[in-house]
Amino acid sequence: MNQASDTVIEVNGLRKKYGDTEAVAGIDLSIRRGEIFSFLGPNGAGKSTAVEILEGFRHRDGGSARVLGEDPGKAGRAWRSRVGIVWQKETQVPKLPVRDVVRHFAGYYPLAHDPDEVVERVGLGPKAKELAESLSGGQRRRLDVALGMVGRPELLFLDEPTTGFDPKARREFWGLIRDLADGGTTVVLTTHYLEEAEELADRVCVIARGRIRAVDTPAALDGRASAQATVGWLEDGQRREIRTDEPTRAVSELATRFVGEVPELSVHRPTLEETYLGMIQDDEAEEAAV
Ligand SMILES: Nc1ncnc2c1ncn2[C@@H]1O[C@H](COP(=O)(O)OP(=O)(O)OP(=O)(O)O)[C@@H](O)[C@H]1O
Repeated sequence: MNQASDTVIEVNGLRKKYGDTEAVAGIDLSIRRGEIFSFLGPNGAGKSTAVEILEGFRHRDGGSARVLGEDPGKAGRAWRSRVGIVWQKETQVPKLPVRDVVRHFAGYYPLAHDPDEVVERVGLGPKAKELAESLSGGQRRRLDVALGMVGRPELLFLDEPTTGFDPKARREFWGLIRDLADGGTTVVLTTHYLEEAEELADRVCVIARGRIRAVDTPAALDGRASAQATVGWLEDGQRREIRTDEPTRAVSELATRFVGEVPELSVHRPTLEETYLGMIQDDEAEEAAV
Protein backbone atom coordinates (compact mmCIF):
# COMPACT_ATOMS: atom_id res chain seq x y z
CA MET A 1 0.00 0.00 0.00
CA ASN A 2 1.46 3.40 -0.87
CA GLN A 3 1.95 6.23 1.60
CA ALA A 4 -1.03 8.30 0.38
CA SER A 5 -3.66 5.53 0.61
CA ASP A 6 -2.18 4.50 3.95
CA THR A 7 -3.08 7.91 5.41
CA VAL A 8 -6.68 7.98 6.61
CA ILE A 9 -6.70 11.44 8.22
CA GLU A 10 -4.57 14.39 7.14
CA VAL A 11 -5.08 17.75 8.80
CA ASN A 12 -3.15 20.98 8.33
CA GLY A 13 -3.60 24.26 10.18
CA LEU A 14 -7.10 23.32 11.40
CA ARG A 15 -8.89 26.21 13.15
CA LYS A 16 -12.25 26.83 14.77
CA LYS A 17 -13.45 29.80 16.81
CA TYR A 18 -16.61 30.26 18.84
CA GLY A 19 -16.87 34.02 19.34
CA ASP A 20 -13.63 34.96 21.04
CA THR A 21 -12.84 31.38 22.07
CA GLU A 22 -10.25 29.75 19.86
CA ALA A 23 -11.37 26.14 20.39
CA VAL A 24 -8.97 24.71 17.77
CA ALA A 25 -5.99 26.94 17.15
CA GLY A 26 -4.05 25.42 14.25
CA ILE A 27 -3.70 21.65 14.35
CA ASP A 28 -1.57 19.46 12.05
CA LEU A 29 -2.12 15.71 12.13
CA SER A 30 -1.64 12.58 10.11
CA ILE A 31 -3.28 9.29 11.10
CA ARG A 32 -2.48 5.98 9.41
CA ARG A 33 -4.78 3.14 8.40
CA GLY A 34 -5.28 0.58 11.19
CA GLU A 35 -3.87 2.92 13.81
CA ILE A 36 -5.52 3.49 17.20
CA PHE A 37 -5.01 7.19 17.77
CA SER A 38 -6.07 8.75 21.04
CA PHE A 39 -6.84 12.38 21.87
CA LEU A 40 -6.09 13.38 25.44
CA GLY A 41 -6.63 16.76 27.03
CA PRO A 42 -8.42 18.60 29.82
CA ASN A 43 -12.09 19.61 29.61
CA GLY A 44 -12.55 22.35 27.04
CA ALA A 45 -9.21 21.65 25.32
CA GLY A 46 -10.80 21.44 21.87
CA LYS A 47 -10.84 17.66 21.39
CA SER A 48 -14.55 17.32 20.57
CA THR A 49 -14.47 20.32 18.27
CA ALA A 50 -11.52 18.88 16.32
CA VAL A 51 -13.09 15.43 16.16
CA GLU A 52 -16.50 16.77 15.11
CA ILE A 53 -14.83 18.64 12.23
CA LEU A 54 -13.21 15.35 11.15
CA GLU A 55 -16.59 13.60 11.44
CA GLY A 56 -18.13 16.21 9.16
CA PHE A 57 -20.48 17.56 11.83
CA ARG A 58 -18.80 20.91 12.40
CA HIS A 59 -17.46 23.51 9.98
CA ARG A 60 -13.89 24.63 10.31
CA ASP A 61 -12.86 28.27 10.04
CA GLY A 62 -9.46 27.54 8.56
CA GLY A 63 -6.99 24.91 7.46
CA SER A 64 -7.47 21.75 5.47
CA ALA A 65 -8.79 18.31 6.39
CA ARG A 66 -8.87 15.06 4.40
CA VAL A 67 -10.61 12.07 5.90
CA LEU A 68 -10.71 8.84 3.88
CA GLY A 69 -9.58 10.92 0.92
CA GLU A 70 -12.38 13.51 1.12
CA ASP A 71 -13.08 16.85 2.74
CA PRO A 72 -15.36 15.90 5.66
CA GLY A 73 -17.14 19.25 5.36
CA LYS A 74 -18.35 18.35 1.85
CA ALA A 75 -18.48 14.54 1.82
CA GLY A 76 -21.73 12.74 1.04
CA ARG A 77 -23.60 9.59 2.02
CA ALA A 78 -21.14 7.09 0.53
CA TRP A 79 -18.35 8.61 2.63
CA ARG A 80 -20.55 8.65 5.74
CA SER A 81 -21.27 4.94 5.40
CA ARG A 82 -17.51 4.31 5.74
CA VAL A 83 -17.34 6.16 9.06
CA GLY A 84 -18.64 4.89 12.42
CA ILE A 85 -19.25 7.14 15.40
CA VAL A 86 -19.82 6.43 19.07
CA TRP A 87 -20.92 9.76 20.50
CA GLN A 88 -20.27 11.00 24.00
CA LYS A 89 -24.05 11.12 24.51
CA GLU A 90 -26.27 8.06 24.11
CA THR A 91 -27.45 7.40 20.56
CA GLN A 92 -31.24 7.83 20.24
CA VAL A 93 -32.74 4.43 19.45
CA PRO A 94 -36.23 3.16 18.64
CA LYS A 95 -38.28 1.34 21.32
CA LEU A 96 -37.20 -2.11 20.23
CA PRO A 97 -35.31 -5.12 21.60
CA VAL A 98 -31.52 -4.80 21.45
CA ARG A 99 -31.01 -7.15 18.46
CA ASP A 100 -33.72 -5.32 16.44
CA VAL A 101 -32.15 -1.95 17.19
CA VAL A 102 -28.82 -3.23 15.86
CA ARG A 103 -30.56 -4.81 12.82
CA HIS A 104 -32.34 -1.52 12.17
CA PHE A 105 -29.05 0.43 12.14
CA ALA A 106 -27.31 -2.26 10.05
CA GLY A 107 -29.93 -1.59 7.37
CA TYR A 108 -28.39 1.83 6.70
CA TYR A 109 -25.05 0.38 5.59
CA PRO A 110 -24.20 -1.49 2.39
CA LEU A 111 -21.51 -3.72 3.95
CA ALA A 112 -22.86 -4.14 7.47
CA HIS A 113 -21.68 -6.90 9.81
CA ASP A 114 -24.13 -9.59 10.88
CA PRO A 115 -26.11 -7.72 13.59
CA ASP A 116 -26.43 -10.80 15.84
CA GLU A 117 -22.66 -11.30 15.75
CA VAL A 118 -22.13 -7.67 16.71
CA VAL A 119 -24.55 -8.02 19.64
CA GLU A 120 -22.49 -11.01 20.84
CA ARG A 121 -19.15 -9.24 20.33
CA VAL A 122 -20.11 -6.30 22.54
CA GLY A 123 -21.26 -8.75 25.22
CA LEU A 124 -24.99 -8.10 24.89
CA GLY A 125 -25.91 -11.64 23.76
CA PRO A 126 -27.86 -12.39 26.97
CA LYS A 127 -29.76 -9.10 26.58
CA ALA A 128 -30.49 -9.43 22.85
CA LYS A 129 -34.25 -9.88 23.29
CA GLU A 130 -34.71 -7.20 25.94
CA LEU A 131 -35.78 -3.66 25.23
CA ALA A 132 -32.85 -1.27 24.74
CA GLU A 133 -34.37 1.12 27.27
CA SER A 134 -34.17 -1.56 29.99
CA LEU A 135 -30.36 -1.80 29.74
CA SER A 136 -28.09 -0.56 32.55
CA GLY A 137 -25.82 2.46 31.89
CA GLY A 138 -22.79 0.35 30.97
CA GLN A 139 -24.88 -2.04 28.84
CA ARG A 140 -26.44 0.94 27.06
CA ARG A 141 -22.94 2.18 26.25
CA ARG A 142 -22.11 -1.24 24.78
CA LEU A 143 -25.16 -0.89 22.55
CA ASP A 144 -23.78 2.47 21.36
CA VAL A 145 -20.51 0.74 20.49
CA ALA A 146 -22.47 -1.96 18.61
CA LEU A 147 -24.26 0.73 16.59
CA GLY A 148 -20.94 2.47 15.84
CA MET A 149 -19.32 -0.68 14.47
CA VAL A 150 -22.21 -2.54 12.80
CA GLY A 151 -21.75 -0.67 9.51
CA ARG A 152 -18.23 -2.16 9.19
CA PRO A 153 -16.63 1.30 9.23
CA GLU A 154 -13.12 1.86 7.88
CA LEU A 155 -12.78 4.62 10.43
CA LEU A 156 -14.35 4.52 13.88
CA PHE A 157 -14.58 7.55 16.18
CA LEU A 158 -15.04 6.70 19.84
CA ASP A 159 -15.80 9.57 22.20
CA GLU A 160 -15.32 8.45 25.80
CA PRO A 161 -16.71 5.03 24.91
CA THR A 162 -16.21 3.19 28.21
CA THR A 163 -17.85 5.64 30.61
CA GLY A 164 -19.85 3.53 33.06
CA PHE A 165 -18.21 0.21 32.13
CA ASP A 166 -17.21 -2.06 35.00
CA PRO A 167 -13.50 -3.08 34.95
CA LYS A 168 -14.16 -6.46 33.32
CA ALA A 169 -16.39 -4.95 30.63
CA ARG A 170 -13.74 -2.31 29.96
CA ARG A 171 -11.06 -4.96 29.41
CA GLU A 172 -13.38 -6.91 27.09
CA PHE A 173 -14.07 -3.71 25.19
CA TRP A 174 -10.35 -3.06 24.77
CA GLY A 175 -9.99 -6.54 23.26
CA LEU A 176 -12.80 -5.77 20.83
CA ILE A 177 -11.21 -2.48 19.72
CA ARG A 178 -7.83 -4.16 19.27
CA ASP A 179 -9.49 -6.83 17.09
CA LEU A 180 -11.12 -4.13 14.96
CA ALA A 181 -7.78 -2.33 14.51
CA ASP A 182 -6.02 -5.63 13.70
CA GLY A 183 -8.65 -6.09 10.99
CA GLY A 184 -7.64 -2.71 9.46
CA THR A 185 -10.18 -0.36 11.08
CA THR A 186 -8.67 2.99 12.02
CA VAL A 187 -9.80 4.10 15.48
CA VAL A 188 -9.83 7.67 16.79
CA LEU A 189 -10.40 7.49 20.52
CA THR A 190 -11.08 10.40 22.85
CA THR A 191 -10.75 9.40 26.47
CA HIS A 192 -10.09 10.77 29.94
CA TYR A 193 -8.94 7.32 31.10
CA LEU A 194 -5.16 7.34 30.77
CA GLU A 195 -5.02 3.61 31.40
CA GLU A 196 -7.31 3.12 28.42
CA ALA A 197 -5.05 5.22 26.18
CA GLU A 198 -2.02 3.32 27.44
CA GLU A 199 -3.64 -0.06 26.75
CA LEU A 200 -5.06 0.78 23.35
CA ALA A 201 -3.35 3.65 21.61
CA ASP A 202 -0.53 3.31 19.11
CA ARG A 203 -0.10 7.07 19.49
CA VAL A 204 -1.59 9.65 21.81
CA CYS A 205 -2.09 13.32 21.04
CA VAL A 206 -2.22 15.74 23.97
CA ILE A 207 -4.30 18.84 23.23
CA ALA A 208 -4.53 21.88 25.51
CA ARG A 209 -6.05 25.26 24.70
CA GLY A 210 -6.73 24.19 21.12
CA ARG A 211 -3.12 23.32 20.35
CA ILE A 212 -1.26 20.04 20.11
CA ARG A 213 1.26 19.76 22.93
CA ALA A 214 2.71 16.41 21.84
CA VAL A 215 2.04 13.41 19.63
CA ASP A 216 3.89 10.23 20.52
CA THR A 217 3.55 6.63 21.56
CA PRO A 218 2.23 6.28 25.13
CA ALA A 219 5.60 4.83 26.19
CA ALA A 220 7.66 7.74 24.85
CA LEU A 221 5.35 10.70 25.53
CA ASP A 222 7.24 13.74 26.81
CA GLY A 223 10.48 11.79 27.28
CA ARG A 224 8.76 9.23 29.49
CA ALA A 225 10.87 6.30 28.24
CA SER A 226 14.07 7.95 29.41
CA ALA A 227 12.63 9.67 32.49
CA GLN A 228 14.34 9.09 35.82
CA ALA A 229 13.17 6.13 37.87
CA THR A 230 12.47 6.25 41.59
CA VAL A 231 13.99 3.39 43.56
CA GLY A 232 12.47 2.93 47.02
CA TRP A 233 13.17 0.60 49.96
CA LEU A 234 12.78 0.30 53.72
CA GLU A 235 15.81 0.91 55.92
CA ASP A 236 16.00 1.36 59.72
CA GLY A 237 12.19 1.40 59.80
CA GLN A 238 12.05 4.34 57.34
CA ARG A 239 11.03 4.57 53.70
CA ARG A 240 13.97 5.72 51.55
CA GLU A 241 13.84 6.88 47.93
CA ILE A 242 16.34 7.98 45.29
CA ARG A 243 15.74 9.25 41.77
CA THR A 244 18.16 7.88 39.24
CA ASP A 245 18.90 7.37 35.53
CA GLU A 246 20.40 3.98 36.42
CA PRO A 247 17.87 2.01 38.48
CA THR A 248 19.59 -1.31 37.70
CA ARG A 249 22.86 -0.07 39.21
CA ALA A 250 20.99 1.35 42.25
CA VAL A 251 19.19 -1.96 42.85
CA SER A 252 22.40 -3.92 42.45
CA GLU A 253 24.19 -1.68 45.00
CA LEU A 254 21.29 -2.10 47.42
CA ALA A 255 21.36 -5.89 46.95
CA THR A 256 25.07 -5.91 47.84
CA ARG A 257 24.54 -3.67 50.85
CA PHE A 258 21.63 -5.70 52.24
CA VAL A 259 23.22 -9.04 51.33
CA GLY A 260 20.10 -10.45 49.70
CA GLU A 261 16.51 -9.31 49.76
CA VAL A 262 16.08 -5.52 49.94
CA PRO A 263 13.09 -4.76 52.23
CA GLU A 264 10.03 -3.45 50.32
CA LEU A 265 12.07 -2.72 47.19
CA SER A 266 10.22 -0.81 44.45
CA VAL A 267 11.25 0.71 41.12
CA HIS A 268 8.85 3.26 39.71
CA ARG A 269 8.87 5.06 36.37
CA PRO A 270 6.33 7.81 35.59
CA THR A 271 2.97 6.41 34.46
CA LEU A 272 1.22 7.86 31.43
CA GLU A 273 -1.13 9.65 33.83
CA GLU A 274 1.76 11.27 35.75
CA THR A 275 3.44 12.29 32.51
CA TYR A 276 0.21 13.73 31.14
CA LEU A 277 -0.57 15.62 34.35
CA GLY A 278 2.95 17.09 34.31
CA MET A 279 2.40 18.31 30.74
CA ILE A 280 -0.95 19.87 31.60
CA GLN A 281 0.54 21.55 34.68
CA ASP A 282 3.32 23.03 32.50
CA ASP A 283 0.68 24.25 30.06
CA GLU A 284 -1.32 25.91 32.83
CA ALA A 285 1.85 27.57 34.16
CA GLU A 286 2.60 28.82 30.64
CA GLU A 287 -0.94 30.21 30.34
CA ALA A 288 -0.67 31.92 33.74
CA ALA A 289 2.66 33.47 32.73
CA VAL A 290 1.12 34.87 29.55
N1 LIG B 1 -21.14 25.17 20.36
C1 LIG B 1 -20.27 25.91 21.05
N2 LIG B 1 -20.47 27.24 21.22
C2 LIG B 1 -19.58 27.99 21.91
N3 LIG B 1 -18.46 27.52 22.47
C3 LIG B 1 -18.21 26.20 22.34
C4 LIG B 1 -19.10 25.33 21.63
N4 LIG B 1 -18.59 24.08 21.67
C5 LIG B 1 -17.43 24.16 22.36
N5 LIG B 1 -17.19 25.42 22.76
C6 LIG B 1 -16.02 25.90 23.52
O1 LIG B 1 -14.85 25.51 22.81
C7 LIG B 1 -13.84 25.06 23.69
C8 LIG B 1 -13.45 23.62 23.33
O2 LIG B 1 -14.56 22.77 23.61
P1 LIG B 1 -14.56 21.21 23.25
O3 LIG B 1 -15.93 20.69 23.54
O4 LIG B 1 -14.03 21.02 21.88
O5 LIG B 1 -13.52 20.66 24.33
P2 LIG B 1 -13.18 19.14 24.76
O6 LIG B 1 -11.70 19.06 24.77
O7 LIG B 1 -13.88 18.19 23.89
O8 LIG B 1 -13.74 19.08 26.24
P3 LIG B 1 -14.35 17.84 27.11
O9 LIG B 1 -13.18 17.01 27.54
O10 LIG B 1 -14.97 18.54 28.27
O11 LIG B 1 -15.34 17.10 26.26
C9 LIG B 1 -14.39 25.21 25.11
O12 LIG B 1 -13.94 26.45 25.61
C10 LIG B 1 -15.90 25.24 24.89
O13 LIG B 1 -16.54 26.01 25.89
